[in-house]
Amino acid sequence: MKRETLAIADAAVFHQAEFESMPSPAALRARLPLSATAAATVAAGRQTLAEILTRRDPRLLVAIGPCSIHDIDAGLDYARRLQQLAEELSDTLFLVMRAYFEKPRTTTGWKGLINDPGMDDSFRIADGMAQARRFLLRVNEMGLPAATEVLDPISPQYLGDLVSWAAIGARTTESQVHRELSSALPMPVGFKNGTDGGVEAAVNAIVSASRPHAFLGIDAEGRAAVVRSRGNAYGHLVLRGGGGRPNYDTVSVAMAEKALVKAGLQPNIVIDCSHGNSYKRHDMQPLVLDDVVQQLCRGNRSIVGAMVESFLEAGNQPIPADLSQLRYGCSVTDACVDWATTEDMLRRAAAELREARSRRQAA
Ligand SMILES: O=C[C@H](O)[C@H](O)COP(=O)(O)O
Ligand SMILES: C=C(OP(=O)(O)O)C(=O)O
Repeated sequence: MKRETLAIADAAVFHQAEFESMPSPAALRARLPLSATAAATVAAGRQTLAEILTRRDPRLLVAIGPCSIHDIDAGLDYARRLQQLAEELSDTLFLVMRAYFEKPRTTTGWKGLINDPGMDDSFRIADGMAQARRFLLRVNEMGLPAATEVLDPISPQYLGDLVSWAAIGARTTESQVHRELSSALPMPVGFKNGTDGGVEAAVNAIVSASRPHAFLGIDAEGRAAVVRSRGNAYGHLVLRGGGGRPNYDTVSVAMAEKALVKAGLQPNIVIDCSHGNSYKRHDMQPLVLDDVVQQLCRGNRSIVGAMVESFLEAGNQPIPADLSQLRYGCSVTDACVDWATTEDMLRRAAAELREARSRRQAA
């Protein structure tokens, strides 16, 4: 492969990069305004999550949905089903839909709906951002709160008002930029353990994000700005496995709990049933959730939530050159459990938690 020589004497700030203007966050928010119904869902979602994290709400948070949103219609089809299931199980589970538009890649690959909504390397980012905002509005208007990964430090200005729960991913938990950003975010933020399975970076991230920071960002008009944050009081740990082994077992959870307490933090843990905890095998996710529920029924107090990668169809598919060949409702990133399995695993979890609660009340 012929490599282009970097013109090191070039006085330009970026090497032969092209720039394309984005509409400002304020302009996009004016075009797709936060409706009163969506605002109420977001406010109630964040409030419930704060109550779960402070044990005033005994329910289990479940952040569940596709690994990534690539097809708006299929995503909304999923959201409608999930909203009904959320209502049905609302006595024990608090369901928040994964609406992930930004994918961190190990090396390369499709980076999500915002980056490349056409899935054809046309990188129409302004369009992707608008599609993501429209999708979040629709989901929240159904009364279903949304969860997303915050990857790009600029995106929250465009979408943050529609998100109830945010994740900082395994690949960015150690990044100062993401810690600073989280310190300014208005929703609870889950920090994933690193891809090597270590929890230390995530624990440090929660501490860092809980403090005020001054950092560079953009304002609502899209101008570069110094952001002065107050700190996020609702940071918590997401155990997702890694380094070739899961970490949802009782010993790993107890060790993580100790690490949080030692750092002066609330022992709040969400178990990601996918990724390293399922060896990236979607069919293992129900087993992980069953195990988590058993730990809760036996009296665990540090697990406050679970995450599941789920879509309409099981598994995943490569992105074909001819997009008409895409299978409807099937992930184009990590493999997901299908809808029937989703209903089954969540109903089973809710039933077990209900039973354990009755046993406790009777004792
Ligand atoms: O959740 C999604 C993936 O695990 C993450 O984006 C990394 O994907 P990759 O290893 O296929 O790049
Ligand atoms: C990318 C994700 O997870 P992780 O950061 O744990 O790999 C994800 O949840 O989509």
